Amino acid sequence: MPPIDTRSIALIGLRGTGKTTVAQLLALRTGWDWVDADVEVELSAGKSIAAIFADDGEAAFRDLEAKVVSELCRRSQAILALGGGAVLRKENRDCLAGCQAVVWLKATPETLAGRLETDSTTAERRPNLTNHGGRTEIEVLLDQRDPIYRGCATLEVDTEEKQPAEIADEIYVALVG
Ligand SMILES: Nc1ncnc2c1ncn2[C@@H]1O[C@H](COP(=O)(O)OP(=O)(O)OP(=O)(O)O)[C@@H](O)[C@H]1O
Ligand SMILES: O=C(O)C1=C[C@@H](O)[C@@H](O)[C@H](O)C1
Ligand SMILES: [Mg+2]
Repeated sequence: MPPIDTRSIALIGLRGTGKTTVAQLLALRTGWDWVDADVEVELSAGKSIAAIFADDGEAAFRDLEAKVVSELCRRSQAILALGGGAVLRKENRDCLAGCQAVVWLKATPETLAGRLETDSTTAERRPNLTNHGGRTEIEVLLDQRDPIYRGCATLEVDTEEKQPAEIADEIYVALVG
């Protein structure tokens, strides 16, 4: 059964927490569409996120991302998989506040590093954001972003040792019943 509240549901969290993966499964569960902010940014730029960072820099990527977030947050009946840093700008957080729910997916740095290492989209979509890379970068970002994710989230979901389908079910039950 689709949710009664037709406002979209947004997924936030660090790289590798499973936003893209879980969004697709939650879309199946709700019968809603799903959309990925990173894909939309790449379509708008006509190149990969790695190429945007390399050619134009991170600030240019964040400008494109803000346009996409603003458009996506105007949609109803959609599951929104956001980029890991989409919560950094206040304008994006203000847009997110209009969603039915903002679901924060969480996992330990060790788990995230393992998932990202083996994911085929990492080279194209996940350029380094600090001078560290790897697990150290994840720990640095977690420190910086934890309070920001917490401030935006209306629901927190631990993804550790859970299959993506279980996580989608957990979110569905928490939000729809
Ligand atoms: N609960 C899980 N258990 C095991 N592997 C998972 C889980 N969730 C996602 N993964 C795997 O981790 C990798 C990253 O997942 P995904 O792309 O969905 O993360 P993301 O949060 O969208 O990352 P990004 O912020 O970079 O877009 C994928 O290979 C995916 O299959
Ligand atoms: O955590 C981040 O800042 C990012 C996460 C990815 O989803 C992409 O949006 C991009 O690689 C930046
Ligand atoms: Mg993603």
